[in-house]
Amino acid sequence: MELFKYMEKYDYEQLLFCQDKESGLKAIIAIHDTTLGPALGGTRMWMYNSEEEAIEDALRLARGMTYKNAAAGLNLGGGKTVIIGDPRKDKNEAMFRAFGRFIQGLNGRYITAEDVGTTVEDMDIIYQETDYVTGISPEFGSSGNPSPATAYGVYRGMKAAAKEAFGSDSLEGKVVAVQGVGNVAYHLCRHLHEEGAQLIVTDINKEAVQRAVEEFGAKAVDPNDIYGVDCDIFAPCALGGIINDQTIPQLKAKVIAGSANNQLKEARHGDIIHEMGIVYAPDYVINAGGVINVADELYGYNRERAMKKIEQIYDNIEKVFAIAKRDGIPTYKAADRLAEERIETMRKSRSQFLQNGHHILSRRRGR
Ligand SMILES: NC(=O)C1=CN([C@@H]2O[C@H](COP(=O)(O)OP(=O)(O)OC[C@H]3O[C@@H](n4cnc5c(N)ncnc54)[C@H](O)[C@@H]3O)[C@@H](O)[C@H]2O)C=CC1
Ligand SMILES: CC(C)CC(=O)C(=O)O
Repeated sequence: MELFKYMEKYDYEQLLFCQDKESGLKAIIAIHDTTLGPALGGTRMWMYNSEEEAIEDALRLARGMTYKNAAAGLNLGGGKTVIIGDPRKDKNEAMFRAFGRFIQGLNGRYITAEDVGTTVEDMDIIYQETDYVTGISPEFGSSGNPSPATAYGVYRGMKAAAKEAFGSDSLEGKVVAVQGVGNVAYHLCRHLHEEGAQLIVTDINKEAVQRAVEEFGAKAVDPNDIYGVDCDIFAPCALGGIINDQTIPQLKAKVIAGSANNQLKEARHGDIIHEMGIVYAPDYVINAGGVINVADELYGYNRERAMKKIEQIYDNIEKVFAIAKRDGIPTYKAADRLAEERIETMRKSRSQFLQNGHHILSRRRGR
């Protein structure tokens, strides 16, 4: 990969490589765009097959955070970290302390949180070295694990998508096929079950499936069969890239609404499902509940305020559908337009110099 060419193409600001021999830390921090504020995005720990794959993932996810934060109405830019390693075997305290010091060195340009492979406990260790971390334990007056908040946002966004597709936002009696019943989807299934939806679930983790079957009366299917089941709504909550040439012909759902990041394998897959009349709730708009929740910590965490903002994911999804209709474009493009328009407006309104200007981190400084 020609790094500078790629960074120029998508207008990335910064890419950092952090190495600590003692602890084995190998981290890549990507900062995409800080027009709206400091870059906030989680830290993913994953066993990448190559350094190139890790760099690509960090860059792609960081750009996704710029769009997610902008569309959610947050005063935050987009960034993400990937740590190369096996989260089950390679973690140690010194690693996250070292990582925390690297973040501190960025002096607020990047703020981290959980992502796949990292936990609240990891964030608590990072917090020993820097204030620029969120999703830390409620004992520190913070918001803790973001997954239940993400799930609530997906639930709200799914209702808005159901209204668009079926004329009513009630999910009672609707059949929802859920791919992956991990941290987010477990809570999503609970909301859906409470509203009277029927669940079909799959996961490569048999215990996770069993829990959904026992607690929510879900029907279990094999991982490869989830795309083709008879259902009203498909909720991808495991992996990226699952809307692709192989899976699209199998889909029977009228709505796609789930938590996974980067659901479309390529942009053209968003065009194909649009032409098929499937209502797609764009991933980074519907799954913003977690980041909205952790971002509230920057103001001094208030759960009620955060949940109110997460509820508005319903309205954000409706806004996306309205732009799609206004401009005659698929919803994934409409979401980009929503985010880009906000960033552009803010970029243009920043022409005045303000000494000691006020911004989202002003309150955090004194802690
Ligand atoms: N946790 C959060 O707050 C947020 C999560 N997301 C995204 O939502 C998705 C789920 O996140 P979490 O629930 O936190 O992760 P998780 O790791 O707890 O859950 C994912 C589940 O998917 C299962 N899975 C993996 N491969 C599978 C396959 N081929 N078929 C079926 N199941 C499979 C895993 O066994 C696991 O149970 C991820 O894509 C993540 O990036 C996005 C925004 C926030
Ligand atoms: C708090 C995190 C879940 C933020 C993030 O990295 C994401 O939304 O993907």
